Amino acid sequence: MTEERLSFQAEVSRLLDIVAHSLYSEKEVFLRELISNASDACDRLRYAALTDGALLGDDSGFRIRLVPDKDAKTLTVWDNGIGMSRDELVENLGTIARSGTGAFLNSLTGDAKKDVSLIGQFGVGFYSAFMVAERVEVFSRKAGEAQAWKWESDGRGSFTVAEAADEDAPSRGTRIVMHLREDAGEYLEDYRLRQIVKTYSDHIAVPILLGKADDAESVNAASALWTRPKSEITAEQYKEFYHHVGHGFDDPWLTLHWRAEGVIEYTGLLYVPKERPFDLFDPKRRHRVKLYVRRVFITDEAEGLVPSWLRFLRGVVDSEDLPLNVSREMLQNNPVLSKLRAGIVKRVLGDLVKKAEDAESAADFATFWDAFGPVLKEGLYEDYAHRDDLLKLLRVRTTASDGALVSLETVLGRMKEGQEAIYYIAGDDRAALEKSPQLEGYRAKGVEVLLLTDPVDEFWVGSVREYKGKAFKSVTRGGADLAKIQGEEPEKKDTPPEGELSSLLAFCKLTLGDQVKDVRVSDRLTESPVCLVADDGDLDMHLERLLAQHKQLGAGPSKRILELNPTHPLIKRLAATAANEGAKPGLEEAAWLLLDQARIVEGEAVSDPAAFSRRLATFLERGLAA
Ligand SMILES: Nc1ncnc2c1ncn2[C@@H]1O[C@H](COP(=O)(O)OP(=O)(O)OP(=O)(O)O)[C@@H](O)[C@H]1O
Repeated sequence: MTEERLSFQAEVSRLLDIVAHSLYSEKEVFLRELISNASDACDRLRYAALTDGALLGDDSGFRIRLVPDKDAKTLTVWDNGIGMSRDELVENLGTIARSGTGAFLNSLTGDAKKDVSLIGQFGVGFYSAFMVAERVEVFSRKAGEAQAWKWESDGRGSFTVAEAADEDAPSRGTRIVMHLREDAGEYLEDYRLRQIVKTYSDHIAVPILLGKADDAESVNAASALWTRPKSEITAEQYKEFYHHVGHGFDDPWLTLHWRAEGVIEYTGLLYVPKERPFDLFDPKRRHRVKLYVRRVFITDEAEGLVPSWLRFLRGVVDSEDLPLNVSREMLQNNPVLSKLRAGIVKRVLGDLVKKAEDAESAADFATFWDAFGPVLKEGLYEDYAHRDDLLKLLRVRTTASDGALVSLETVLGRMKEGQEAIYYIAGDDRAALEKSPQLEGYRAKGVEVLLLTDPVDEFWVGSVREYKGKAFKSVTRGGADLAKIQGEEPEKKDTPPEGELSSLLAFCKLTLGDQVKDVRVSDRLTESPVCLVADDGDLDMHLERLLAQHKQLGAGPSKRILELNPTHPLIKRLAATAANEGAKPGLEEAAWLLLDQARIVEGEAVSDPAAFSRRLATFLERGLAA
């Protein structure tokens, strides 16, 4: 087959453009990326060879070699791992398959400085070679295949693939030759390469050799980091391993390294990242923890090893009990795997609870919660067994917390006498929620209300139902129960006589007909004239909107209750009119306007915009004329 020229996927071209032109201050990380890929390639072959020993041939010792050539001004990174076929070269080195890429590219601003830091978080893997090289050649021979392939590119829009001459390609694995740029000469120096390997890749379990010689010494420690005693691992090494294993470029927020002995034996080295990974909300909700069996990498897709509500964890679990030849399929419903999972969850939750209960680190815990709280909340309704611990971790913003996150315990401690429920309001945006008319009465009485703005909130409150005997209750559903609560007493305002109010209620009910479930007097409003609430047995309004957005609402939307504020001057006037003059066209229009107004405040569409606009115009005109 002759040489073929192919274009990079548009996203790759964009990335390469930024990579090549950015003033990346730490260009040296390209080597970490390539070594990381090389070590993954060795891991993958080691796993494949468990079932097909022939793949290793007579070369079973894995290694990575760095070969600088000062004359040719090239640096070569070579591994005898799994290698890539032609199609894999095209696919892996021409596209970006990872989910979250779209989100990442959209978040690029075009401002080089900001983008570099974003790229730092995202990681560009193989493509980082173009930070130091003006041309890159990749020679690869897949384990078990005879034909080797050559991929080549200058990183400007396209690449070529062709069959490689036998003598150019490794007998197995991948050889990456970087033709270094003028200003990248430092990467030809042995001391510099040693220094970079020590800094970033010491934890790599495969030996990294410098130079071509067969007896070259390995530059790194070449033992799996998690097998070393904790006392011998520096904070830097833990951090670098996190970068390798988690593909994260932030620093870990929490590092957990433990060895379990007893019913099952395993080692865990897990990290909680500081920042949200780009694919955290990918619908597949997959975790990324790598499963090893006695130092052999098995998979990073062991379903059930980590619950999806802990999918932000990164790291390694190395089991002593699973059989080495365990296939990925055999892992499903494997009892050892369930025990591993139980052990992991217990350990991680235990440490998180400790962090949560340490008053001194409240601000630190809040940054964690802001990043991963929405994911942990999924556990509240998915995993009954861990609900109590998760509730200890739960942090919320409330009408009384001034933007800070507080625990349910704090909220409980601030409840008023006679308050039987923990009140909440759910919506998309905190600022908008704080202006909700339904909150007015609670605010006036000094009753704290949770402001829930994550889409998952409605689901966990709905399934957890109560905390220490106090039910969660939405302020936009059912009665307000404010009369029973001994709070700060708001000043009493006049209300119209009972008869006038009932006339208005009856009139509104008659006029609005089946557009509302009921019209009633409100005790939750103090400022606004009207609001909508859901009836006790119906879905809360925000939840219903959420379900409708996701086309999950079986039946049509339920009807609302329109509540009128008897202390509002407008309602008083309307009540007097209804009692004294009975039905008149102006009053009918007013009833419709009240309903539309309540819908607008709720963020909902008015049912008949043309009629709304006509009524409003009539009213304004009348108002001006008066
Ligand atoms: N030395 C190698 N041997 C075999 N396959 C490789 C090698 N280097 C890269 N690959 C393949 O190319 C793919 C893309 O590599 P790349 O470094 O761009 O991304 P990644 O490793 O998936 O993620 P990250 O950007 O976080 O490193 C890898 O997933 C792997 O399949």
